[in-house]
Amino acid sequence: MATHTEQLTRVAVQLRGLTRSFGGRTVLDGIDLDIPAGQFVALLGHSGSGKSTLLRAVAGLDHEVVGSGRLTAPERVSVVFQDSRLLPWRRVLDNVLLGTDGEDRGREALAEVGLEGRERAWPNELSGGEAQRAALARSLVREPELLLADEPFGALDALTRIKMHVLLRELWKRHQPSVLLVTHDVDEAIVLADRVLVLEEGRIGLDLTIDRPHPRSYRDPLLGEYRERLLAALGVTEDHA
Ligand SMILES: Nc1ncnc2c1ncn2[C@@H]1O[C@H](COP(=O)(O)OP(=O)(O)OP(=O)(O)O)[C@@H](O)[C@H]1O
Repeated sequence: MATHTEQLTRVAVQLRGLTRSFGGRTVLDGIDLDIPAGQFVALLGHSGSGKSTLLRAVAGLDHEVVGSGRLTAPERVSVVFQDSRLLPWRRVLDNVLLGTDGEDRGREALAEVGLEGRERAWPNELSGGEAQRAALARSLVREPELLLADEPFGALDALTRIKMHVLLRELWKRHQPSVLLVTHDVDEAIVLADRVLVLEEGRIGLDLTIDRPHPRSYRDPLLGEYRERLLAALGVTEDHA
């Protein structure tokens, strides 16, 4: 198995001059971006700046959108959204296994996200946090080379969100996919990601490497400098934040 350092020298996602427009309005305006294999990247930006548009492009979910540019992404990609998108008429394990076989692997993935024993539960019997855990298990079972996550914790309460941060980082460490995490939350970005991008007027306005060891704490004063730079790039002062 390749070491993490070796892996980072391989490029998993490459965008060159990526543009996307809606009704004549350009949302992504010639984005160039390389994401090395195994890197954990967070994408910040104002509401409407095009974060989901970029994620959908990388996921290959935007065939109807007008655009140009070159995009390379791995074959095995999993996407997690703000809502779990579990099928209500299938039990949790069947949701996790959807489109794959290998029941043992499904059970293992559920155990990894702390849902051991809930295999036969129906989705409506799960809490919001549990449903997102199941969604993570469903994404893992495919052993993705790239995990795309669009505000996966946006609908969860603060405590559950912190637990999910720890879980996601553990899962990343074990499986080492490249991650592109779209979030509104500057603290979530700096606690989880090794690199944070800010999308601004259709381009990557800031590309910041977060050089702090994990696990990270929100209260780490050395993260404060990164927070300030990101808030400044987003046009927010600490007082507003
Ligand atoms: N299918 C679509 N049809 C028309 N316009 C769209 C479509 N999808 C996105 N847009 C527009 O593109 C812009 C960027 O949207 P996008 O959802 O990518 O932003 P975002 O940064 O993810 O926003 P948010 O943080 O609010 O989720 C918005 O102005 C949005 O209205």
